[in-house]
Amino acid sequence: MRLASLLQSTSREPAYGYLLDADGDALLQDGRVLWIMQLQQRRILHASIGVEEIYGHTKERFVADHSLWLECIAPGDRQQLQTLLTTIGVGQSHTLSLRINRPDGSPRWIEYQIKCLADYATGDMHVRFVGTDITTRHHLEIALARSNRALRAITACEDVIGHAANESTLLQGICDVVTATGYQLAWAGLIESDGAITPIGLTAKHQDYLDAMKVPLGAGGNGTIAIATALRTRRPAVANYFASDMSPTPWRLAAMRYGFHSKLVLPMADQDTMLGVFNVYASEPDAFDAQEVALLVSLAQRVAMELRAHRDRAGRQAAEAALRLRERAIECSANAIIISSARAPDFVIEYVNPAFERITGYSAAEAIGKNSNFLLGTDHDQPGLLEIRAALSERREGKAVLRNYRKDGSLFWNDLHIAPVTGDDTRTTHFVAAMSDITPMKQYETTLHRMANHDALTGLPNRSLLEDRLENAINYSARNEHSLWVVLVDLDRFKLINDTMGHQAGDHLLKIISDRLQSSVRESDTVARLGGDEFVLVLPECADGNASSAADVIQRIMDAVIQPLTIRGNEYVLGCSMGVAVYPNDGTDPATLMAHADVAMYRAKDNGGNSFQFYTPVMHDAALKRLQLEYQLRRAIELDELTLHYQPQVDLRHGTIVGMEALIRWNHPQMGLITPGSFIGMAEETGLILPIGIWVLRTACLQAKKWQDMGHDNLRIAVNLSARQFVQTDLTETIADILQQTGLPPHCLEIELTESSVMADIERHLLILHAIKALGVHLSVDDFGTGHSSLAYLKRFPIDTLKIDRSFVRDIALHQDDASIVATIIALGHNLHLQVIAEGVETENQMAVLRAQGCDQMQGYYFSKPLPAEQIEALFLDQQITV
Ligand SMILES: Nc1nc2c(ncn2[C@@H]2O[C@H](COP(=O)(O)O[C@H]3[C@@H](O)[C@H](n4cnc5c(=O)[nH]c(N)nc54)O[C@@H]3COP(=O)(O)O)[C@@H](O)[C@H]2O)c(=O)[nH]1
Repeated sequence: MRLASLLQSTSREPAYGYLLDADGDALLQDGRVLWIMQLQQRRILHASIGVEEIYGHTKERFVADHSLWLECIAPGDRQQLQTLLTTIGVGQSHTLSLRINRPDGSPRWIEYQIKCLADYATGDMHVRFVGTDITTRHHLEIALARSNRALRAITACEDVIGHAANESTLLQGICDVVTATGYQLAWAGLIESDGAITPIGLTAKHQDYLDAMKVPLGAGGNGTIAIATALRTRRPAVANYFASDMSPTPWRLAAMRYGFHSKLVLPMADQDTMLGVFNVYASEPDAFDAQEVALLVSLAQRVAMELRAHRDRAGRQAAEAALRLRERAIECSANAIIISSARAPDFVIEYVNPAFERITGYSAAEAIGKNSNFLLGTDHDQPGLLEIRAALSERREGKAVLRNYRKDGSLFWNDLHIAPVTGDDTRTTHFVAAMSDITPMKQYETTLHRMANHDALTGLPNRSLLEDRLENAINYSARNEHSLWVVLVDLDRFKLINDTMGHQAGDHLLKIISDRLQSSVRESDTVARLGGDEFVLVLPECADGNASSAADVIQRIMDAVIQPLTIRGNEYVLGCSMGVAVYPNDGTDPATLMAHADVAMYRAKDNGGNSFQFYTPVMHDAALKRLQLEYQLRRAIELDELTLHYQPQVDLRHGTIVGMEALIRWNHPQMGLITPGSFIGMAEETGLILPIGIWVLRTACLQAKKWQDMGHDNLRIAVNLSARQFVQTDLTETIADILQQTGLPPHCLEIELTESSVMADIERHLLILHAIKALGVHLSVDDFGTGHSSLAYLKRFPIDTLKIDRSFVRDIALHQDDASIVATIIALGHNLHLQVIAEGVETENQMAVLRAQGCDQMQGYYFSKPLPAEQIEALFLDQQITV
């Protein structure tokens, strides 16, 4: 139909023939609409019937309602039409695509051919709109654009995938590329082990969007609904209309702020695992159609595959790194590592680490291919080996400490730990052995053990090891029906030397004696030190049953001990007392044998020392008595059982008593008066001599002062001092205190010291002697002639008196030798300007000889026996002393 006739047939309006130009016939093909507007007034003059089809309004209403033509156009498109109408000139044509809003809400896209013509008759300008519905084409174009956008993204991502170094750069690159190829934003979220989603790919400008996302993305949360849906269904989730979503969630509000209107959440998963989500945002609502979604799904799958590949690669690299680390650890380990085949019986070594080479001295080449028992050398009889062999055959872990030998043959202690290594099929293919060289620890253990069981000074077994050895020896003797000798050795006069010469000298002496004892017995015999100067020998009967051999040993020991020894240039002769107890006669257990040997030893000592005694039951009683006596002596001071007797010392020239020697006695309640020879030795051994010595000193000074007060002016009192007292540190102070307390003038006290105790440690004793001498006290050397005096030193001693031992006096009138010795001592004393006193004078002849030799003073039974103080007073009164 021609346009003119169409206009006439469809409208009752006046004809607008001038609007029908050459192309007019083409204007009203099917599906088109035509309307004519009076331009100046924007009034519709005419509309074709198609208005109803396209706009959804009747053409009458379209013409009658002057604003309807504009309202039908989507608000967003109106302005461009208005602009065009303002600028269009007569004869001009334009094409414009506009979106139409229909009353039913469905949008249509209309392409308008707009032409402006003039009615020269009226001067009006008319605009002719011929619209074609291009809705379908429009949709196709949009879909195509979206597909193109997705395809561009996919293509660009391939490049990223090909070059990404790791997961992070992969995802960041993908997101950047997707954002650059037409989407508003892309970010990926990876699922962590705790379920949290870590976003990757957000740029700094989207940071607050990320912050808004944090709450829904948190661990254990559901994420956004779309994310939660995608994760749950493993399918893409689309949110196409943010604007119409009325939920006030922070992320939605942030999205709106950024101009995001739609989003697509794509799960990224491999076959087994959900790896994360890939999120794509578009600025337009309803942005994602099925085709684009399908394309982006393929992109997400491709990314997921690449993620998996990265993870596999990273896993492999981590595994390789861990393996390398373990290899390095084995190589660098301080412990030796051996890997050997589990194939019995050889268990050949396949690998050794450098520490093995270092510890054993064998190179890897020398060890590989061998059984590791080559480290045992010939030492195959070791308890730990049983455990290792059992562990190997039972295919289990095992450990033991073994003696191994280095290449140079030296021993090292190997703390070995073996463990089976299983292959993929769980069968044991290898054993790995870790070896620690614990030799220093073992040596330390040995030292500790040695220290615990040996005497530090001599290196001999101590009491604890002795008990062990004795126990074993008894068991051995019992099994073989042999006898066994337990010999207790105590050195005579050791305490004297130790006290007077100092502990260093004493230690030196003990070492010499211990060597001598050891070299006197068989190597299999035990020589132990109990402490002090006490040694014990355990002598099992010889296999040949020759009992006399033990007696020979005892004699050998005595001979060895008594050999002279030199300490600090002085020669000494030291005897020993030995007690022997024999298994089984004298006891069948260590304690009894030791106790009986001890009893026998004391008997030997009581007999004067330097001898040995076999135990007899009678001795036991004596020993008990001795113990009892020791106990009683401890209490004797408190019970006031000690007393002093006094023996006069007579001046030969004037025939007067010039002094008294104080001599201790023990007034025992049952045993009567006991002389010092029976208890002074015990007092010295037990240390009781110290309190006893102080008591003697004080009592003697008091008595002397008393006699002086009775008129015996200048009477001197002589007090014996044992070697033990002499070295007590506060001796000088003690003497000074007693003199001060008793009021006795110092020159009236004479301290008697034995020659041997003074001579023992000359330099030290010189100091003590000078200190005592400085108090004004007299010093006397007792028993002179029996010890080993050095005349040179004697000259240096601040002594006043030499006391000739009574053994020389005894035969002075009978033997010329003794007379000569005494004459020499007297001459010596006088040359040194010393007084000389002779003790033990019993006869007139003795007195006469001594007087003839010029001896100054005498003491002895000839004048008086030692007497209690009361009787001495009678002696004073009677003047009974005959000179
Ligand atoms: N540390 C202390 N030792 C003391 C003390 N009192 C005594 N002793 C020491 O005991 C030794 C023995 O003393 P004692 O049994 O008293 O014998 C003395 C005299 O009784 C005895 N003596 C005196 N004259 C004669 C005699 O003519 N013949 C003879 N056979 N014996 C006689 O000699 C002893 C005195 O000797 P000495 O001391 O060497 O002058 C005694 O040797 C003291 O070492 C004490 O308190 N502390």
